[in-house]
Amino acid sequence: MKFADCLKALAFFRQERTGNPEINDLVIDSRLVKPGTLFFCIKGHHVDGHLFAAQAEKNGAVAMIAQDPVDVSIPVIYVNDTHKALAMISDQFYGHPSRDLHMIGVTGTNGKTTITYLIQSIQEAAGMNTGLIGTMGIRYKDEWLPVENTTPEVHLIHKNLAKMKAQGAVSVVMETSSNALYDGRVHGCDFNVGIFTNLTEDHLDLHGTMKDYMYAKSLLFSQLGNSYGSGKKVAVLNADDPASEVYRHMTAAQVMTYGIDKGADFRAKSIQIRPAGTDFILETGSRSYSVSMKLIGKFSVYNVLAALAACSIQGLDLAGMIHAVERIKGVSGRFEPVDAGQDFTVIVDYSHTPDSLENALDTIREFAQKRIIAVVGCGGDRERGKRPIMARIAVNKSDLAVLTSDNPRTEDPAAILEEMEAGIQGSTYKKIINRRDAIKYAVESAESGDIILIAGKGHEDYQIIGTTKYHFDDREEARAAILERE
Ligand SMILES: CC(=O)N[C@H]1[C@@H](OP(=O)(O)OP(=O)(O)OC[C@H]2O[C@@H](n3ccc(=O)[nH]c3=O)[C@H](O)[C@@H]2O)O[C@H](CO)[C@@H](O)[C@@H]1O[C@H](C)C(=O)N[C@@H](C)C(=O)N[C@H](CCC(=O)O)C(=O)O
Ligand SMILES: Nc1ncnc2c1ncn2[C@@H]1O[C@H](COP(=O)(O)OP(=O)(O)OP(=O)(O)O)[C@@H](O)[C@H]1O
Ligand SMILES: N[C@H](CCC[C@H](N)C(=O)O)C(=O)O
Ligand SMILES: [Mg+2]
Repeated sequence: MKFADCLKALAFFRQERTGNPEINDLVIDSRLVKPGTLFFCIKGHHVDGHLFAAQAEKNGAVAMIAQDPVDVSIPVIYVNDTHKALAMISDQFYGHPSRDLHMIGVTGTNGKTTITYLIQSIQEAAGMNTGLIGTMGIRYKDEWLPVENTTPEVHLIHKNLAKMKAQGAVSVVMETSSNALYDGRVHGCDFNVGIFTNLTEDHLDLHGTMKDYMYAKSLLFSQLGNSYGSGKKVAVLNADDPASEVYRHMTAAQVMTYGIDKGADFRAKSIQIRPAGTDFILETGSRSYSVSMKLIGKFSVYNVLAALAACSIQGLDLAGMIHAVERIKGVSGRFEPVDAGQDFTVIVDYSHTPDSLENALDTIREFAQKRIIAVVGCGGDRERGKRPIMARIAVNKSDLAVLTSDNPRTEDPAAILEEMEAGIQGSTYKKIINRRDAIKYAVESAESGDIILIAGKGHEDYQIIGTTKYHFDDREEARAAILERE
C-alpha cells in the first residue's frame, strides 16, 4: 500500500518531508525493521521507541510515525498518539478485516483461554471456520503460531485477522486481556460479541485498584455497539459477578446473561462434580438439557455456559453444541491430569490468581478421599499483592503446601517466597525454591489416594529466571518424578 493511502486512516497529522513510498509492512520494533517498512515510535512501559528512530531508518524504514521530534531523513508523520495511529493505520493497511468477521472478544480474570477454546471447538464441530487468538497462540485450521502476549499488539491482530479471513474464516474468537484493553491493543477491532467471565484480584501492578481494573475490562463493552460493522452486538455477562451490572450500563449492545446462583438466560442447576467430569442441567428459556462433560468443577460450568450462550447468538443448535462440549477432553494445562501409572493423582493447573487457586483446591476437595498436596508459586515482575493471599489459600485449603518459584523473572526468587510467607501465620508448610525439587518433594511425599495440585504454570513449557527462558514443563517434571520414585 502507498504511504499516502495508509495516512487516509488518520484524521489529523503534521508531515515532515514529503514522499509517498510503497509500504510493505508495519513495525514497532526497530530490530525487526526491513527495507520498505513503516516504523512507529511507541512510548512503552519501559523505554521510549523514539530512541530507536535512527536504528529503524538504518535498517530500511521508508517512513515513520512519531509523537515527539525524531532526527531522521525519511518522511515523518507527527500525531498525538502513535499507538492509536498504529491501530488506525493497521486496520486500514489490512483492509478492515474485523468488519467482515464475526468477532467474539473474551475478557475477565480467569477462564478466557478455556472459553475461547470451547467456542472454537463448538464452532468447528458445527462446520464453521473459526480462528482463535489467545494465551496459547494464534490457531486457525491446522496452523498454530506462538505469541508473546495473550492479546498480541494491535497491528499483529489486524494482520492475522486478514490472513484468517483470506483463508476462509467467518468467525474469530479472541482473548482480550485487561492489559491489552488498557494499552489499546484492540483498538479498531469490530467485535460482535463481548464475553465477561469474572473479576477477581490480579494485575494490580498495572491497574492500581480493583476499580480501575474493572474499568479496563469495561472497554470491551463500551466499544461494543459503537463500532462500524453490521450484525447484532451482544454483551454476554456473568449474572453471578457484580461487575456485570456495571458493564450492562456501559454498553449499547444487547445483553445476554449466564450463571448458576442467580436467574440468567443460560443457567446451570443440579451440578455434580465427579473425579473425571461434571454433570449439570442447563436451562435456557423453557428448555432444559442434561450435560455430562469431562471438564471438572463449578468454574468449568461457568465457562461452558458462557461459550454456549455466545455460540447461540450465531444460531447454532443447542443439542449439537452440547454434544460437542461433551466430547472435549480438556484444555492443555487446565486441570490436566498426569498419569504415569501411579496410585495417587497429579493435576497440573494454570491457576496463577488467588481466585483460580481457591477454585482449583475447592474443586479437588469435592472428590478428594485422602490428602491434597499443593505446589504453588507466584510470578516475578507481576502483581505483588496476590503473593501472601495465594500462599494463605495454598496452606488453608491443602493438607500439605509446598511453596516454590513460578517464573521469578528479574526478581529474587527467595524474596518472592518471603512475600508469600507473610500471608501465613502459624501453619506448617514446606518451602523449596527450586520448582523441580518442589515437584519431586510433592511426588515423594504422596501416599496412595492423595491428590497433588501443581498450580500456576499449566501449559507453559518454560521457566523464566532473570531474562532467560529455560525449558520447563510441570507435566514432564511430574512424570519424571513419578517414574524416578518407582
Ligand atoms: C508491560 C507490558 O505490557 N509490556 C508490553 C508492551 O511492551 P513495553 O511497553 O514494555 O515496550 P518497551 O520495551 O517499553 O518498548 C517500547 C517500544 O520500543 C520499541 N523498541 C524497544 C527496544 C529496541 O531496541 N527497539 C525498539 O524499537 C519496542 O518494540 C516498543 O515498541 O508492549 C509490547 C508490544 O505490545 C508487549 O509485548 C509487552 O508485553 C510484555 C511482553 C508483557 O509481559 N506483558 C504482560 C504484562 C501482558 O500484557 N500480559 C497480558 C496477559 C495478562 C493475562 O492474561 O492475565 C497479555 O495480553 O499478554
Ligand atoms: N471461570 C473461571 N472462574 C474461576 N477460575 C477459573 C475459571 N476458568 C478457569 N479458571 C482457573 O483459572 C486457570 C486459568 O484458566 P484460563 O487459562 O482459561 O484463564 P485465562 O483468563 O485465560 O488466564 P490468563 O489471564 O493467564 O490468560 C485455570 O487453570 C483454572 O484453575
Ligand atoms: N498472563 C499472565 C500469566 C501468568 C502466569 C504465571 N505462570 C506467571 O508467570 O506469573 C501474566 O502474564 O501475568
Ligand atoms: Mg488466557
